[in-house]
Amino acid sequence: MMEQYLALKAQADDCLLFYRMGDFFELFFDDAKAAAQTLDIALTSRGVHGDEPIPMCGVPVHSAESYLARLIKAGHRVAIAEQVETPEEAKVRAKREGTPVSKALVARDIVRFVTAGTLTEEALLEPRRANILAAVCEVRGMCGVASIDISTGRMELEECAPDALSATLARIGPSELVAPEEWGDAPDGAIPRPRHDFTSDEGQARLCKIHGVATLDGLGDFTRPMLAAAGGLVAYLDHVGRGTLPLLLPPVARAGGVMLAMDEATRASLEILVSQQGSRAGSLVAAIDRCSTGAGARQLAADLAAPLTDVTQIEARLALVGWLHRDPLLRNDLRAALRSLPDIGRALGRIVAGRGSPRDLGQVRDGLAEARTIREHLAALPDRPALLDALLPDLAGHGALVDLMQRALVPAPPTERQSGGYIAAGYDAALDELRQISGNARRAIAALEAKYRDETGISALKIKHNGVLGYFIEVPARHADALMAQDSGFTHRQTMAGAVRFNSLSLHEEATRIAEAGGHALAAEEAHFEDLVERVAANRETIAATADALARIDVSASHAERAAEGDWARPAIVDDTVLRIEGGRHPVVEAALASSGERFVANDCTLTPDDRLWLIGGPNMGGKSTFLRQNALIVLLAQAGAFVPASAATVGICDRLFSRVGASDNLARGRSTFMVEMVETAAILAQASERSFVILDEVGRGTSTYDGLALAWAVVEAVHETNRCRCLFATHYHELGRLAETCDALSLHHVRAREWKGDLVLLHELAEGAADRSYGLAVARLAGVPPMVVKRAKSVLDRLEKGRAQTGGLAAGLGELPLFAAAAAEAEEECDHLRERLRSLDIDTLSPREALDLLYDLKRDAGESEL
Ligand SMILES: Nc1ncnc2c1ncn2[C@@H]1O[C@H](COP(=O)(O)OP(=O)(O)OP(=O)(O)O)[C@@H](O)[C@H]1O
Repeated sequence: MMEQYLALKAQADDCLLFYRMGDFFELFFDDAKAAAQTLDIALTSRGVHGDEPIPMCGVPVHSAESYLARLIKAGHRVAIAEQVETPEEAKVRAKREGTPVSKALVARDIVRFVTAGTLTEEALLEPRRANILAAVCEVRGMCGVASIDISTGRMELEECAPDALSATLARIGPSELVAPEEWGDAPDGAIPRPRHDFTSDEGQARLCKIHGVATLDGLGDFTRPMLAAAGGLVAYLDHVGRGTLPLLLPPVARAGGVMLAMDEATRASLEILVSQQGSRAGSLVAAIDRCSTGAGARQLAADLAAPLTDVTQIEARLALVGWLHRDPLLRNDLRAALRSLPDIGRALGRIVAGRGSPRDLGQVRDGLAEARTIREHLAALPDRPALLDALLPDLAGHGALVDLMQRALVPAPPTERQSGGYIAAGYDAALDELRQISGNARRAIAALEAKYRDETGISALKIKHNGVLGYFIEVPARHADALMAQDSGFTHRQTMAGAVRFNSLSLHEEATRIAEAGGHALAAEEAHFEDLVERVAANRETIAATADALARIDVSASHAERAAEGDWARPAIVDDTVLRIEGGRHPVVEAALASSGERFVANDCTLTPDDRLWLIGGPNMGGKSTFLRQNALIVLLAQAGAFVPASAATVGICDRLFSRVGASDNLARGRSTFMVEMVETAAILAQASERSFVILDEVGRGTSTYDGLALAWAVVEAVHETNRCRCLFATHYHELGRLAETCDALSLHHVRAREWKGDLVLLHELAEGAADRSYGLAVARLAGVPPMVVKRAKSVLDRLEKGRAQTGGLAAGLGELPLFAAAAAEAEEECDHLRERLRSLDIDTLSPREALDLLYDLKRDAGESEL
């Protein structure tokens, strides 16, 4: 047996091997140690290997799913080795092969790899979160990205420049990622897969085969990098499913530029789908999710991860939200109807993957039937928005399939299909007859029991059933003698401690009838099951479209509900570079304050081409970060097609959103707080366009005062002069206020505070003008810093301020600073000098040695002019 185990383990060396032994999956060696630790189950041993006992642990097959879920969550991959023949078949094989029958070992094989990105089981998935598997590769300087939620079969292909790969992956958020082996630029944590899987020819051929088409042209415009990534993805799915592919819907090509671009740092700092603590609680999605279904919640998360940039599409979504917002009764009815919907998309995923149960078929039936009812209800209403009219046809069209499934299946089919009982009476006359036979036989057995009691006079006589003996007659031991008699008509089968068991001819006959009819009935049900599975699978694309349409309607109803709850407004979407928000609020902070009975102070924000950069000062804890984020979130929500937490909002479409709020170390990548801050700032300066919206919080805080101020100063100037984007910049450097003198589209603002009877009162209210002071010491006192320390700080501060008054302060020397534009011109001049030198070169006259010297010289020259 160990030999067989080790051979299987060799095929799955990066996985824990679940080795099927009867009713258990057993794990051995290091797998057993790792699993026992993660699952907190007993570690024992079985046999020896060499001279050492073999560590072992096991989990029961019937509850394996919950154990699998915990192992996958802990980061393990699991290979499932099942018995692929019965003990009888093993004996026949042994006889044929001439090996001892008594030692015949049942053949086993790995039937599936269970990995984080390839789950379909309901118990292993979170209902409100998509579970994405992605494949990436690089083809001639461009990265291809293929992603799929295999629980629903939605597949997307896209391409991006290598430097945009991490932002793309941050948007997709895969729980498992594969990439070609030996690829130097493979993202962290990617699982290496054979290089030859990632070729565009391979990808194209696989997709054509799966979708039964000769060319992919009809499905979309796919580039070579996209197809290569698709090849890697499908090959991996083939590998983990051991040749059985899950549900794969036709891939959708995601075109660049149609989404609001956000990098990884922005997503993390805005806490869109997960909070900084890593949980859904405290995130934007958790604060606004009022979806009635898991599929709706998954669509909502996808929308927030990829807001739109097309005014028409956004308006279409907003029109549907607005329609549902206006009519609370309709919204209530619709949400109640949606709440009763099963997760059709995931049930379909399991059915097509060959892991479906009768319950999954029942879910598809009920979901499609409910979709039809919802359609009828909505289609009868007047003034329907265009998006709804576009979705309604997807909700119908399954009439015949639903009718068939309603006739075929019992109202609540079971999750197990081994014991049958899921095909409804009246669907198949032959099956009904088989059931009648076994029903009659059961009744006959009950009658036999009464008859035998009568005949023997033993009132404690019972006819029972178990898996080993089948049906038998049982009497207490003290009455056994009567039945033991030769001519009693009973034959002895088993003697227990207090009872003795018998058989009889009539019982045997009835039991055989039940077994035969039962076996045939099961086979008949199984055939119907396969037939229904096939019919559902044949309609996979239209069923998936129904699921998608329902999810979109659910998301719209959720936005409408959330807006009604919080008095949110429909944003006006315009094509200019403005952002006008009246009475804006932060949805997460507002909810947190509300739960402790506090009120959130709403604030306005007005950015226009003439006043596009706001410098915001004010005390710590005054609400600067909150203000910055709430405006970024309002932009994001508006472009996702949602109402926004404000009394009114006009949002000029943004192409990119950048957020650099608060500093955090990224020690895992070996970067200090300041380094992270600078890397992110560099990305903003390089990428922000006039159409972007940027929030920057305390840039320069992570280094010495002088360096920090100098950097913050230069960054503000660059954003103002070069990027020219809309920007909110929070800072504690009062000195930056002087920039208002030279930057004409920059204005000064502050969050208000007052000191009252020695205590600091934070008003969280935004006002125009520069902040008067920082109140740092007052905040420190509020935070419980010992009075002694605060007192000492106060005397240090007095000295510093006296010094500042005498010397003109930190920014004293900035009076003569040339304007940013002049500095830029100076740099340009230096470039001109280099350009001039290059232009005057006669390359053909240079010897290799001279050329090399010249290169060094030019490099030196360029280096000097940089600093
Ligand atoms: N508009 C508001 N209305 C009510 N409370 C608010 C508001 N804005 C912020 N707060 C409260 O103040 C706290 C601190 O806010 P925030 O972190 O935005 O301050 P900050 O000015 O950025 O502080 P620091 O300069 O220390 O980073 C929040 O956690 C919240 O409880």
